[in-house]
Amino acid sequence: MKVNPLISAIDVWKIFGEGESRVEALRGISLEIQQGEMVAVMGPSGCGKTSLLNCLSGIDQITQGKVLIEGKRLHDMKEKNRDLYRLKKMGFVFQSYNLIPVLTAVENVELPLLSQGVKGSIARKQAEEALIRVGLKDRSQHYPFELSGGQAQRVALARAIVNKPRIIWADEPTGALDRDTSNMVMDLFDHFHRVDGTTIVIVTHDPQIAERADRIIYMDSGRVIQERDPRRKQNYDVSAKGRVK
Ligand SMILES: Nc1ncnc2c1ncn2[C@@H]1O[C@H](COP(=O)(O)OP(=O)(O)OP(=O)(O)O)[C@@H](O)[C@H]1O
Repeated sequence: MKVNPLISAIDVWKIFGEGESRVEALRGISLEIQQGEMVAVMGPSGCGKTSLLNCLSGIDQITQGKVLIEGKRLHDMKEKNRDLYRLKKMGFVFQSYNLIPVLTAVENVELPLLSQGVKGSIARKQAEEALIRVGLKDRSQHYPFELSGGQAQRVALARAIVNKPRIIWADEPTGALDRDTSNMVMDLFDHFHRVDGTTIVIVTHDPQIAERADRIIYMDSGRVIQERDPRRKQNYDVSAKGRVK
């Protein structure tokens, strides 16, 4: 029996601006990501990696095409329902951590739960458990400015997993970290992928980070141009229409 992909993009276009300022950031992307896969997205600066992540995750509207997550058309949902769906099913990690400076680590981590209406005491307990999972129990009362870059990114990871998401979207999560700290953060992604079965999509410039994924998607000029399984050292063909075989 064919298993439906967790994430499907069908001829997705994202166009910013009009006239002289028109930019075709995504030009007919079609791809599928299966439940439990870890996928890296690579490509030159400006090729559309962040746009792809934002369009697949529903952060941004798309100009044309279809995105299905668990078979649901994400961009057809009412904005409030889409926000709630994201809060419940997705976690996000960004290069600049995006922690709220006036909140402690544990307060940052519990925020996605409080935003979806989880009771305060339960949210706090789950946030503390998430901080234990990233090895930061002793930093729960610290503010972001009191954390190293690696610690701040681990708090962001705790925030991304606190809702037990099906998908984690990560945009250059190691972009601001040194090699050792990057590897430590990637070990955590690996752990959530293997132990929890979480689907992970990582945008990265770093070939060493991408090599840790199950599949690398290469983009150029708003299109997917190639795919590779880093363990098999094998390339996949991409048809003229951009659909990955
Ligand atoms: N809000 C926006 N308004 C107008 N153009 C945009 C906007 N966001 C992105 N773009 C343009 O869309 C194209 C793709 O940008 P995107 O950020 O997706 O690329 P990227 O591959 O993630 O780049 P980088 O690796 O430098 O972060 C670029 O030409 C960019 O200038």
